[in-house]
Amino acid sequence: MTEIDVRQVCHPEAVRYFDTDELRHHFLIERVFVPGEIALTYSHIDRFVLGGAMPTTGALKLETSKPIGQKTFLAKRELAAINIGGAGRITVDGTVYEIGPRDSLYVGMGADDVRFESADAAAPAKFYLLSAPAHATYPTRKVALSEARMVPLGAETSANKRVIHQIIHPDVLPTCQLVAGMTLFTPGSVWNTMPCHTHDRRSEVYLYFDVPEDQRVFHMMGEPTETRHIVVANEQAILSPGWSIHAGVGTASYGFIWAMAGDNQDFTDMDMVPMSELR
Ligand SMILES: O=C(O)C(=O)C[C@H](O)C(=O)CO
Ligand SMILES: [Zn+2]
Repeated sequence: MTEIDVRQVCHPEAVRYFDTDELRHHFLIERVFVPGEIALTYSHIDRFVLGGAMPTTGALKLETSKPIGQKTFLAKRELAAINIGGAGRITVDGTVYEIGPRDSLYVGMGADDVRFESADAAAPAKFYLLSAPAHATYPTRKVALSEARMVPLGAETSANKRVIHQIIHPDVLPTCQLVAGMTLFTPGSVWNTMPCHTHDRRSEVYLYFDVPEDQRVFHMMGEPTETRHIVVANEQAILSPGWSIHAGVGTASYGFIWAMAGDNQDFTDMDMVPMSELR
């Protein structure tokens, strides 16, 4: 069985009193990619499971675990795997999908045997895994980054010029709950998701990647009038409940993967927070 770290939900009124360690304990996932392992976190916020599969010499099989409560991991779940490492492959019930750097694979509910491999153990694939409860089986499909719906946003003058690549999105392929993508910046731009927003209908998770070793991202969270920050290193993830803003600024360039689950898949259903309301 795969070991899964379980995170419980926190009430926003309690979070107002959290110190740095408590914020990190509840909302930061420090170990996403572990060489030769599948490392997963189960968040009770929307029952999101996220983590990494980083195969080295052999294949890694996605196993069920007690929190999943089913005989197989995907019996009642869907999965997206987004590769931020070297070339690899994912085998789903005997069908092989070659998943290059920045390619993604959506795996529909009910897939039984899912295995992850790297093409070269010296340059391993890093499959970022995202899973949410599902109610229907949609076809398993590879999505290249070039097939994503692209949304340019921001400006160099506000240091937030970026392109949102909507990879797992209703306009690209059908899924039950999952919506996910990758946001990439123009050199010199370091602010994501500012002006910021909340969306109580969906929760969100962020994975920061390509952060240089000696640099950090200051991730902003909390209620709009009670903001807090968490200092995030490369390849660490953040849980963002529906009531929380989620934005960040890097001390250097970086990329990030965002993913959502909840009551709708409408990316534009956001409650924008006017700058004047932020505290
Ligand atoms: O840079 C951004 O802005 C984002 O990528 C925002 C996320 O996609 C998001 O928060 C979607 O709700
Ligand atoms: Zn959002």
